[in-house]
Amino acid sequence: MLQRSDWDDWYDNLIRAFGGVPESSEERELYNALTEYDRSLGVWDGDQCVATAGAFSFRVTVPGGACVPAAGITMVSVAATHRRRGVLTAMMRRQLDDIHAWGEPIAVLTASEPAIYGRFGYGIGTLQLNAEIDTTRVRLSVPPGTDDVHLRYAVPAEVLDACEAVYARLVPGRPGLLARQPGWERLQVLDPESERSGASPLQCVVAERDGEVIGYARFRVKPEWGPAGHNGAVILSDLEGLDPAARAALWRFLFDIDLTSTLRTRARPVDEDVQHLVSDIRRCNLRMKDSLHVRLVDVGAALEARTYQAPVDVVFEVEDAFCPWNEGRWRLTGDAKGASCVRTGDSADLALSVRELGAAYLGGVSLASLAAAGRVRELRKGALAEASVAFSSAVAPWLPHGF
Ligand SMILES: CC(=O)SCCNC(=O)CCNC(=O)[C@H](O)C(C)(C)COP(=O)(O)OP(=O)(O)OC[C@H]1O[C@@H](n2cnc3c(N)ncnc32)[C@H](O)[C@@H]1OP(=O)(O)O
Repeated sequence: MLQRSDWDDWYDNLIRAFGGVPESSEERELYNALTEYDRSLGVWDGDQCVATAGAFSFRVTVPGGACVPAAGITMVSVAATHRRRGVLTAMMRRQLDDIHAWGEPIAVLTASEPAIYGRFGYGIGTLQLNAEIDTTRVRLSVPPGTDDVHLRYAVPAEVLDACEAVYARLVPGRPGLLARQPGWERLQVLDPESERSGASPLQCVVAERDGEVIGYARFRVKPEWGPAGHNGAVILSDLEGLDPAARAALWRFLFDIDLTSTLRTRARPVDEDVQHLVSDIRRCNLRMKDSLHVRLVDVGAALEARTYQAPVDVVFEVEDAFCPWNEGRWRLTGDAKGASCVRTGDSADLALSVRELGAAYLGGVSLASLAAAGRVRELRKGALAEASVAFSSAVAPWLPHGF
């Protein structure tokens, strides 16, 4: 457990492991306030902190809409003087034992490097889209009702509660979203000069209908002038809307800001609706990246916590060398209403490691594609298709931010 009096040394180790550039005092204070001391680990060599790790107490939406307790692994660092001696491995051991004892069925994280966490049983469960849209060439066709949405500029901090209420309404509808506890919304409007790279302070436009906020976009504008005139960029920070018209009105606004020719978006869902509104998707320069890494800490409880797109009755043979309490055969029976997942002595239908189960858990990575890569073995004909369809999610899992 981390002591409050040790937090500065602890956090300094983390900052140094990420290059040593200090954060703004506002950001540092916010992370201090968000640190859960009784869920944080530190390693000291003498009086020097040499390693850190935390586990936020999140709730994450899973397919079916339940908001499941999840440990949000964060602030992981090992001092460069102490790297590659097994310190991270020791912290992961302690952390997964703790999370198991706390009864939280899953752990999630966003990784600084995707190669780190697979060995500890984390699978890549959500992907995100980044785009660089040429708004001089790409046109938008918007759905009916878009013109009825009223847009207005607002000071980001002044409309934070209204924006957060929009986000909160979206949480049950998309696997991967976090039910943000009070305080977390402030992360979205931190606006340190160091992160602007020559762009404006954070700007915010809210979408309203009948006086009610139904969406918002937060963004920066980076002006640029060349010999042929303006070449500015709009850099989207986040955008949410309660319905297609609200979202389309915000996208149209971002496309049309004068003196800009590019819209850069990052960390958007892979099924982003704007892909279906653009005239030329090629000029959107889409790129995919890993986002949320998911670890089933308790296979039975995790698989019971979500629902399934189609009826399923399969026996998994699970391999989990790092958390052996998960190893062995589990029978999953379920449908769109609920599920049961219990130990069984029956023969297995599908064999896979806990990492693949984590990847497939939120419904964004198909078991069939993992099988095609040789990561899942089908032992009963038909079981793969059955489980693959059942695990899928109609809405792509997504998390709009790191932590
Ligand atoms: C959720 C988050 O907070 S993500 C943030 C992670 N932190 C960072 O990226 C900050 C900079 N890096 C660091 O602090 C450290 O290098 C860490 C935390 C990534 C690794 O810590 P270490 O104590 O060196 O790891 P440890 O010695 O336990 O390594 C365990 C295994 O993982 C491997 N490994 C560790 N880091 C990496 C990496 N970045 N890429 C690939 N493999 C890695 C090691 O080679 C080792 O493999 P082996 O068991 O086959 O020998």
